[in-house]
Amino acid sequence: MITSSAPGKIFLFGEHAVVYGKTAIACAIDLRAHVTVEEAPTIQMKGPGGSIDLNPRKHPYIYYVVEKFKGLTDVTGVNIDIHSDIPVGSGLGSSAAVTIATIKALDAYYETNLTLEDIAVMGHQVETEVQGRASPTDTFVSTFGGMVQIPDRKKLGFYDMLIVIGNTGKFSSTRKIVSNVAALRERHPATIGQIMDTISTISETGIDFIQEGDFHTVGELMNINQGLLDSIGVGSKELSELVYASRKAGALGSKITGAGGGGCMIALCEHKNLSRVAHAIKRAGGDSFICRTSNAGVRIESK
Ligand SMILES: Nc1ncnc2c1ncn2[C@@H]1O[C@H](COP(=O)(O)OP(=O)(O)OP(=O)(O)O)[C@@H](O)[C@H]1O
Ligand SMILES: C[C@@](O)(CCO)CC(=O)[O-]
Ligand SMILES: [Mg+2]
Repeated sequence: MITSSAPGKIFLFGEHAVVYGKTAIACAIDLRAHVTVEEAPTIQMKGPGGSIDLNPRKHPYIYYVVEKFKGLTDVTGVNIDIHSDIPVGSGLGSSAAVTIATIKALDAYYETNLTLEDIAVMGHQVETEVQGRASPTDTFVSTFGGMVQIPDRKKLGFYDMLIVIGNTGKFSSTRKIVSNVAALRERHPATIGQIMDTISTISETGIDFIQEGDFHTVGELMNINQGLLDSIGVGSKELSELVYASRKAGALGSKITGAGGGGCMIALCEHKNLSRVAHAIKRAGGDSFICRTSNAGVRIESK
């Protein structure tokens, strides 16, 4: 029996723009997906009512991972059991964490000796196959941990940041929202193109302020990024309510994280304001929890 784990992520800057090759900054967080694999007669997934054979409609990410392994080795029967702390469909990279942790667990199980780079590349291919369009952000950060710059696929190191996550509780499908943005971009190529370029500039400027530890300016840039995310139609009334409540309670900056449409927002906080911001988000109708950025990428937990 082998157990692996991989982290979820937040976007400090640059979601959606990154789908078009623009710069984004993402960080791993201390919420993780855990995957346990063990020998079984067929390739199957553990569920609440027992194990069922792997089904591409029910488990698309795992299905494509297994297809990739079929191209690498003789895939024998295996039972795959997922336990994740990461809320699903809320912008925290649950799909990538599950994908990357499964690749790592199967790599150890089938002894395929994949490098971290191989794992990140395979994870990105899987997300692209399932979602139609995916940037390498979620899979790269889930593999390497810490803070990363995309599309350069550069690990920028680790910066300890305190974040309150506010969850609207509304499920959002990354695939659907990414395709809505693509349609908007087709109708208004010049306008949306300039918005994407400005988001890229925010990310590039933001890197310097993060590295200087100037989190007040980082927060200000997050607020500007939020306005631009709203302008491309990925906001919602619920998300805005949580964003404004967190700012009023003293957050340094707040914005959607991930695809938007529902799902989560993040508020960058100083220690003294953490619980005030978390309470304000709850009063505004969201679920909230405090997390930290994390330097831990994918890893084997036990063998
Ligand atoms: N614990 C889990 N067990 C099985 N599948 C999961 C689990 N968590 C996530 N997934 C898979 O990931 C899908 C959600 O992925 P999606 O990309 O839409 O949202 P996300 O990854 O949570 O957010 P984002 O990509 O915006 O950061 C689920 O429908 C499911 O297929
Ligand atoms: C919306 C998006 O930029 C982030 C989803 O977490 C899509 C992607 O990068 O694949
Ligand atoms: Mg995802």
